[in-house]
Amino acid sequence: MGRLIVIEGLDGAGKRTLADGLAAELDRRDRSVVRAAFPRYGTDVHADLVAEALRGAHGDLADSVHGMAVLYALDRHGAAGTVREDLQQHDVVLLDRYVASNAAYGAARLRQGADGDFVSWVSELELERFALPRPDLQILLQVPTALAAGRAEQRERSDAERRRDRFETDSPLQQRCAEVYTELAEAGWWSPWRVVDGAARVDFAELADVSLGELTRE
Ligand SMILES: Nc1ncnc2c1ncn2[C@@H]1O[C@H](COP(=O)(O)OP(=O)(O)OP(=O)(O)O)[C@@H](O)[C@H]1O
Ligand SMILES: Cc1cn([C@H]2C[C@H](O)[C@@H](COP(=O)(O)O)O2)c(=O)[nH]c1=O
Repeated sequence: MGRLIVIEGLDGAGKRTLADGLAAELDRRDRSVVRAAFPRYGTDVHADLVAEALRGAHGDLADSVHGMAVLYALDRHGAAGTVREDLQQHDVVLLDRYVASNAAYGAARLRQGADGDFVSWVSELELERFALPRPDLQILLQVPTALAAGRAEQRERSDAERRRDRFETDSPLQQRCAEVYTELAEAGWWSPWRVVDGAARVDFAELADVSLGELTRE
């Protein structure tokens, strides 16, 4: 049985870049890694609806915190079978965003904390009702909000396809979201967490050890 490793963090934090580095280190150790990112744009209709709503389509859909969260959750519900199969066949399944993104962004939008009603609702929907595979480790890539925003802007400048959406341009939302993520990690919500300082050099050897369960948390 493979290990399910999730990378979480703000928009522009550098999650995909971190996933590249971790996957390269695992590959160097001859571990088979399969990767996915949520939302699954271009693959799942719920993910595409989310992307369209965040850019102003579908009337007031994006205003509904629970409505958007259900779409994100249905995308994962549709992927759960594949994740389970991949866990049978690979050493590591590495995900860029998963259920905690729903918990953190939704709670932040509603100005709640990790102990609030919204996170409980996400737990009931995605952990209990959908019974999504539980991560072995959730990695929180923690960066100052301004740095994440700067990285997202830099990427927007270099990639016209990656225009920032409604959440990405909302700095107060990102700040509240960072706080909820920290609370989720401190509470060990749903799995063990590892907090990685994204403003510093990342020790990929150590992160691979932790991901493989060969080193326990500090
Ligand atoms: N450690 C780093 N140092 C400097 N720049 C970085 C670092 N990590 C990522 N970047 C740059 O920041 C930008 C955003 O990185 P990346 O796409 O990995 O973020 P992300 O968290 O996956 O973003 P999103 O969730 O919005 O898709 C990219 O231009 C990337 O090259
Ligand atoms: C998976 C997921 C994502 N979100 C939020 C986080 C981002 O602001 C956007 C889109 O994600 P991307 O990484 O920028 O493509 O959606 C969310 O609120 N809930 C989720 O489950």
